[in-house]
Amino acid sequence: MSVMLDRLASGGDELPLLAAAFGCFLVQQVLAPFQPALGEAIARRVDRRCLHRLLAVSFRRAPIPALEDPGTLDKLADIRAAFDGDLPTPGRAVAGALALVARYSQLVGAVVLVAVVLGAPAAVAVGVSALVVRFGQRGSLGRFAALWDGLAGARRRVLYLRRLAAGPEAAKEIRVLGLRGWLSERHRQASEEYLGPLWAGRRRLLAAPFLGYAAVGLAGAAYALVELARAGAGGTLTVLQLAIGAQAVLIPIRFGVYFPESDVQTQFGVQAYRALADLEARVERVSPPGAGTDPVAGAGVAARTQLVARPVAASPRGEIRFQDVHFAYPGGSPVFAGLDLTLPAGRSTALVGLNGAGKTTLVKLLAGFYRPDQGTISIDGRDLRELDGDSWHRQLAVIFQNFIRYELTAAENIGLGAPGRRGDLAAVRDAARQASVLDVLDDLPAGLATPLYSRHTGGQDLSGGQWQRVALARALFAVRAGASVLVLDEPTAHLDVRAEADFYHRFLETTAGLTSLVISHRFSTVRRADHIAVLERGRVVEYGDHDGLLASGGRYAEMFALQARHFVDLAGGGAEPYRSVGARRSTDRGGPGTVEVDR
Ligand SMILES: Nc1ncnc2c1ncn2[C@@H]1O[C@H](COP(=O)(O)OP(=O)(O)OP(=O)(O)O)[C@@H](O)[C@H]1O
Repeated sequence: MSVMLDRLASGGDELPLLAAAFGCFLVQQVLAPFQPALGEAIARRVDRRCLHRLLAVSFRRAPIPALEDPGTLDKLADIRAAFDGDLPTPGRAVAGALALVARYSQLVGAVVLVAVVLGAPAAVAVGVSALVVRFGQRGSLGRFAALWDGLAGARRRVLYLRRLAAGPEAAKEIRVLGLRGWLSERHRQASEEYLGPLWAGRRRLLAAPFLGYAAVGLAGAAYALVELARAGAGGTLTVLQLAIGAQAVLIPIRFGVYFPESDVQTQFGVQAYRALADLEARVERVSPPGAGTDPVAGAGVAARTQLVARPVAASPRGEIRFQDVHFAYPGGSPVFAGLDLTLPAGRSTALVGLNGAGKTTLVKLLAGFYRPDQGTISIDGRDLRELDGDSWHRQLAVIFQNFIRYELTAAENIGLGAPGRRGDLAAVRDAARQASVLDVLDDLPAGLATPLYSRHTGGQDLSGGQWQRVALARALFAVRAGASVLVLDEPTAHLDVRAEADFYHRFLETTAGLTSLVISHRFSTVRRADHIAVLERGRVVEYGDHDGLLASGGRYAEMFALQARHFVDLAGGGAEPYRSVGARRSTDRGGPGTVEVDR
């Protein structure tokens, strides 16, 4: 265009030049989409890799205590926000950096042209002022991003309240309890606590310094423009030089304030990447790479790294043993203080104790999610820390107290007990039958292919008790797939009297040949176990079978009598209702009803 202007002034033939300019314009237009397309391709590759690392750190190596740490949760929330599309991802940062290459190439080109037309001092003036504005603004953005990073906890609270208010999970309780006003006020407060410092920081870190940087940019540009005007007026420049100079000076003036295609992306995308690297480092600290795929972590890392993880054959053949186990959650008071407990192979053991006695914690230790602070847990004499985590987990079939209700079909909900065999529909049906839930599932609109989630088209939710039976079926499916240790944490908590009685009758059949651990507050569930352990003050204070513990008249007998008396009182003094729930085996010497009568 500059050459054309020059030719126009001297009356030359501008047609070939016009064609050349048009050709350049066309090439520019054709090439324009390639940069974002290339950026997109690179961003996807980088994000795929980062997502893989995130899943690896969450599923395989991240120990549960590390994942429950508030700092880690803040990091996780920010990385998730990036992959949910709320924030730029690391891939976007790389694509943004690619766009920066174009911007800086343009700046270098413009500075060279200014140098050619106006000389070195003008080129230095526009180049330096453009870089001062650029780095100043980027520095401000960096400081603002650090402030944003420091508000991760506040941001997570706002997000939690927003999801609570807008999501379906808590909707019923919010309405019934009339929490809408409270929730809205709480959300407003939390938003103020988060956004107040963020907005103040934005004004302080971004707006005010901008005025200073703008003055620097203006000074550099003004100097170059004055030089251009003087040279133009003095007649030392040709029209071509004047036209090129004017355009070249404008490029650095526009450079540096804010690049929408790269600034936020590189700043926050890199931050998301740092959060991922930080999360990996946190996990690495408690579970170094030498630890293999063992998800067990916590204390005792030094000891564990010296051990070689060994695959677990079908075990235990002899016993699972907790020996002098001491344990406290990080920052918490001791849950176990010298716990000794043996779970004999092939037998059922029930664990009873008051709320908070540590029953679920014992399951977490057994699963290796947490590590005892002192003492050992051994399987057939081998320290649990020696075993390969994944292979030990395949030996475990567990229903956790707060089992997961997957938004999947009924068959998948059961089949996930052993993902490798989830397609075996006959085995899935058998497990459902054994858990007494097959009839319920067969009656669903699409039978076992029905999604167990009423918010899916064609889906249907189940009742709490039906869900519990599905969870039991999941554990039993795992048993069918080879798990040899069955752990049932409150398996009858949601069951009606009939279902509980059914569970009670089937208990021996369900646990036959398995090393099983049953946790329950319902004595009708507990009493069928071969051994019963009473947990109190961080130790096992009583151990024996139902009859023996009743006869000894200790804590177990006391708790049992309390529960039995409650039922007898409800029934107006008769023991029948409870007896019908806990119908006894012919070998049973005692039962809830008889105890009351005996006493
Ligand atoms: N993730 C955790 N972090 C810190 N403390 C915890 C955690 N989970 C449980 N606790 C504490 O550990 C103690 C034992 O909890 P646990 O859940 O094992 O009890 P429980 O015997 O299973 O109780 P319940 O009968 O109510 O299910 C409790 O005092 C509880 O507050």
